[in-house]
Amino acid sequence: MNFIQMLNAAWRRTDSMLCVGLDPEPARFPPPLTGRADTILEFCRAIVDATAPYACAFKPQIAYFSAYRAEAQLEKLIAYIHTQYPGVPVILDAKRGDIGSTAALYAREAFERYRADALTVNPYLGTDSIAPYFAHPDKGVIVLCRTSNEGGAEVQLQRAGNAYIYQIIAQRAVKQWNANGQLGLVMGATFPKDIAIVRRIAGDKVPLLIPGAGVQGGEIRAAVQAGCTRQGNGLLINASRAILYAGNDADFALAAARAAQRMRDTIRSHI
Ligand SMILES: O=c1ccn([C@@H]2O[C@H](COP(=O)(O)O)[C@@H](O)[C@H]2O)c(=O)[nH]1
Repeated sequence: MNFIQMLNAAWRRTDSMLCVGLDPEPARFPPPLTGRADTILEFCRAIVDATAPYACAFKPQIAYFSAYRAEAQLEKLIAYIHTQYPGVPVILDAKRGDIGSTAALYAREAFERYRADALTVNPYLGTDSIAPYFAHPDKGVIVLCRTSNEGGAEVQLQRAGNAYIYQIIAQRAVKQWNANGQLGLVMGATFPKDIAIVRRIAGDKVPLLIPGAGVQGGEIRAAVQAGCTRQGNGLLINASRAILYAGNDADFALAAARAAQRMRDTIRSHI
């Protein structure tokens, strides 16, 4: 089963378009977890177990592991999700982008070392820099298109002919890079009008990963109405801090579960 088939099955099975972001920050962990070995893994496993009933996917951000020399814990975490929650896609958020020879190793790192089902990539270096990820036919390649941060506009809203750069990325990704049906696009929840434009460019088969709901202020209602497909799915609406740190004491996992359930229900209510 390839990434897109896995994601479609997960949407159907869970009736959820919530993607739980795994951005562990040890300084924010509740007291029962502080100072223990493998504390990042323990925290993330507790969050995964608590939120799995409400999530269609998980998205670990690699910097939150590598900055703490916790790459081995990231490997174990992804293996844990695959074992305990088979069929739930894991998207490694690493936003890789480099020349082809180096990109080939980034692809091996994501798909062979970490066993991620999909990877976020940066298209700034063009087609030959993106090709090595698409060479893994079962894996998803989720291309940055219109990011959730304000500063993204400095590049993504430059005009080139009749279109903005982010629209050209979407067009090229759909027409040229997606020969094998592996593509997803990152579209910030903070810019719902642009989500609607990209949904029209991409059609209903390309999933949109939507970060920026929750702490960054993106509105779930607007994102769902702009990006939902005619089949009533097509989105991975990500929330990280709003779920991970919904509580800050021994009940943190329960608080995370409640936050995830609320978000899943809010997403559902706007389809
Ligand atoms: O445009 C983008 C692309 C990726 N991200 C990542 O998503 C999460 C958002 O975290 P929150 O706590 O829900 O704000 C984080 O891992 C970012 O690196 C993004 O925010 N925007």
